[in-house]
Amino acid sequence: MRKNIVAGNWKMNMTYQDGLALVSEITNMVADETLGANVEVVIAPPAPFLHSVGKLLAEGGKIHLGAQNCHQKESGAYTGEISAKQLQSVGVEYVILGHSERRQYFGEDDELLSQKLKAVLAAGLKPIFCIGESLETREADETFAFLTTQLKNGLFHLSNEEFAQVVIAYEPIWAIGTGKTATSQQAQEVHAFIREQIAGAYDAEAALNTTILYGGSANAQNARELFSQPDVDGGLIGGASLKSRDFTEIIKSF
Ligand SMILES: O=C[C@H](O)COP(=O)(O)O
Repeated sequence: MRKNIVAGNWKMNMTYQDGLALVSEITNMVADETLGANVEVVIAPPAPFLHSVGKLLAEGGKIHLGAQNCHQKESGAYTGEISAKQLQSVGVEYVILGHSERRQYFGEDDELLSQKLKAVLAAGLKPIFCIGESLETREADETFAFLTTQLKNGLFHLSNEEFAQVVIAYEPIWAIGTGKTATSQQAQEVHAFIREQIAGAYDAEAALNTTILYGGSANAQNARELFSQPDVDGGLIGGASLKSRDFTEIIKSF
């Protein structure tokens, strides 16, 4: 049975001090809650905070540590970069890959992302692989063709065993950080489509077992409606993961 996941992607926000305070608030709030059945919570802070945040999360025991990126090589002369093995060594379990911001601002393409995916999986980590169309693509009525290509080039080269470790995040670019959320019907339509594509590329069981998250201006007000859709298995949360009360409300939305 697939997991429900709420993952907070802090992006390049917070100082170290503010970040640790936020994690303490969230762990305290979550400690008092009985999380919904089969719900996993992930926090992906900026890389310099990973070790300390991981220690705090380990004390609470309910929230898992995620990273926002990693390099495709195992080690070597790559100044400023961080390998999957290094992430694993500080307690990281999930790595966000293919985020539209990395595709757009850092030129990450399918070829590079496939190398990063392999590196993450080889280190025993779970990728949260992001896909999503621009407003232009949606308005041209090319969303499904675009997503099919992203899935095929980005993910479907993985073996069945590798693919079983992957979480997919559908993030329509036009909804990221804009306050413009996809309607629950739009999200459901795309998530069901993604599941169909997985069934075609692998099999029905793989499709049923894959967690597919929605991302893009999800918040404490709309999470319940989004998560109630049959093919929406949680969220990749940006802005609203920076406020303890909002993030906790989202976690409780299942
Ligand atoms: O990784 C998170 C997504 O890009 C969503 O960001 P947002 O919730 O601020 O729109």
